[in-house]
Amino acid sequence: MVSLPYTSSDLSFTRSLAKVELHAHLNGSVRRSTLASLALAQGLSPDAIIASSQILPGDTRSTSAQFSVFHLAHKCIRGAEVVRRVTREILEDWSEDGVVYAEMRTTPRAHEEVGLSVEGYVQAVLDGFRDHQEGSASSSSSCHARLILSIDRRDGAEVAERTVNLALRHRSQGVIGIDLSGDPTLGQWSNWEPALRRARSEGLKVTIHAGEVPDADEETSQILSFHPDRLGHVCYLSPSNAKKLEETQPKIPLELCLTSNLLVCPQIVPEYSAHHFAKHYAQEHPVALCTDDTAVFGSSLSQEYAIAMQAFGFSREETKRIARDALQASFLDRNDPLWAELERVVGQEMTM
Ligand SMILES: CNc1ncnc2c1ncn2[C@@H]1O[C@H](COP(=O)(O)O)[C@@H](O)[C@H]1O
Ligand SMILES: [Zn+2]
Repeated sequence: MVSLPYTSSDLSFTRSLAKVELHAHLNGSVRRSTLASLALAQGLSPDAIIASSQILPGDTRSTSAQFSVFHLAHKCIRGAEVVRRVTREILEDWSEDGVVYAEMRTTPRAHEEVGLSVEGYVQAVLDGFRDHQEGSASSSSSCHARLILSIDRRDGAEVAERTVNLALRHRSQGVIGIDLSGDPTLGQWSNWEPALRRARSEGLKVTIHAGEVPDADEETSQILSFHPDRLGHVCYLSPSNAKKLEETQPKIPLELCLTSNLLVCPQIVPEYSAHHFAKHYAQEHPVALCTDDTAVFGSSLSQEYAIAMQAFGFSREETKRIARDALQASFLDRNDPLWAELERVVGQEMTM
């Protein structure tokens, strides 16, 4: 297990805070016990499951090799019922952790061998959202969820267009945006830009993973010129791109994931206190603390908040503000009745 640097009193405080999760991938957040039992059913040994489902400290693999951890989830999570179940469980776990609103993201994929289409995949995720909402109707807490559909960098222009169409068709059920993610060493920006422009012109929000590897300055510059609604990671930022980011108006909120970046980008984030969250926060650039993949990195949102308290010396009041700042960066329509409710509760301590 990863030993995470926080105190137990900070953790009980951050768990009790009503929080917002803006950057978390479905198949990277599957409950470990469920993934283990699905993997065992596929004949994998428990050791193999751990080795192939997590990125742990000291992992010296290349970024591309690290991305193979997602294969296990993709191999085991097959069919509408399983997708629906794991989605519901993730929301239960987040709710348990004090997350009251989440923008979950996932790459729509067909599971052909079991007759699941991409359309069916998206529907199964949305059904999982509904199951959680209905299941928690009688309890005091639930995690309200919206969906962002991801374009995988492995895929080209055609799949990107299809993903935007899927998002548009499911908008009334809670799909609010499009993401670009996947192995950061693959693909090129020009493949996806037309689809992302169309998404935006149709009123979908756009968030993009940027600067997860060195030597991507040209692409990061193109992404900044596109001016997405949010950016994920931005670990590697050349001085000229840093200037461009600061000068872009309105400012682009950043989704920042401490443990993910420490484990995937150790050259630039060798320890938590060196994470660029501190710099952007000090510059009053809008930031949202997120997890990326709770299962892969073994860290929940309340743990990430507790780590931030320890690493950057945040007081409880500052930490509450961080939760409220995340809400301000959300894609939720300000006219949605949920908005007013979230504005009331996010950043408050809840009785759990
Ligand atoms: C570590 N930082 C990251 N950077 C880029 N992409 C990431 C990621 N973490 C996860 N993903 C993307 O999300 C997929 C798993 O969830 P879904 O199958 O879509 O639900 C991964 O295959 C990858 O494409
Ligand atoms: Zn991500």
